[in-house]
Amino acid sequence: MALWRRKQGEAPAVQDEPAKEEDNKTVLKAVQREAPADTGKPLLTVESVERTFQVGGQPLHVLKSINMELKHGQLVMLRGRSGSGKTTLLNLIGGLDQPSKGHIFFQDKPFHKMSDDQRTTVRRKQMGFIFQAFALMPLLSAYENVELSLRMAGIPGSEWKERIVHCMELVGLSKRMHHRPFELSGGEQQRVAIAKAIAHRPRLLLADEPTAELDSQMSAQIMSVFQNIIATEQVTICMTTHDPTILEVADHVYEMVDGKFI
Ligand SMILES: Nc1ncnc2c1ncn2[C@@H]1O[C@H](COP(=O)(O)OP(=O)(O)OP(=O)(O)O)[C@@H](O)[C@H]1O
Repeated sequence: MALWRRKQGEAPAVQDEPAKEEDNKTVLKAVQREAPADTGKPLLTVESVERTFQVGGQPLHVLKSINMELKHGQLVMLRGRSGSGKTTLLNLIGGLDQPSKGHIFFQDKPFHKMSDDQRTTVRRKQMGFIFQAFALMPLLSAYENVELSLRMAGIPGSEWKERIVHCMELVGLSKRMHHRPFELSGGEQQRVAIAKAIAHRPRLLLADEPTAELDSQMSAQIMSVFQNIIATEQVTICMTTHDPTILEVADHVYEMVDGKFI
């Protein structure tokens, strides 16, 4: 199942849905930062998960008996060929979809049993998403893009400036924060997307092929930013990749073939 140890995320709209006021307070209380990073328990556990789609009246078994753990502060990669099921699994982990069978626990709470609204609330407060195609608002500056994310997460306006400046520093873009996306390189745009995804201090960052559009130098920069974020922000990162050159920075790699880990 696990291949390597050290050494050896359709849904851009998710972040931008306006927050429903006052909903799901109970769920939020249950999940919000109640599990400190040193409990020893995994942040997320996937148990015997299956996902089947109906295609032309026939079942298509895309995920088959998946078991995995995301521990606090880890950089975990899902690797596999196109069509192996990586994005489907990432969508389940991020609560964008639900398993056909099996269980997913996030901070010890049964994510698979929550309603759509409850999962949306957990996602908005506790998770950040990064996609291959950056998902930035083109008419807003880098600063304003990150600000939008804080607004959507319901963070008080008085905290925005300090947090945005800090996040832009973390991704190495302090000097470019007032540029708009078209004035930035692909790697810089992806770093803005990372700042946007972590601004509300999520516990879990999910990234679907975050380096797919980038050359090897820019990909290495993104991985270095990920390592920096893990070290400073108490976040766990789970990402999909095709790229064998970046696997060595992972704490754990799951290799997926035809909907299963090998
Ligand atoms: N909603 C859906 N309905 C039917 N089939 C689906 C659906 N979503 C995914 N699939 C199928 O599930 C399989 C796995 O898709 P998935 O996108 O998870 O693979 P992947 O490993 O992420 O591929 P890639 O690297 O190309 O993104 C594919 O055969 C795909 O066509």
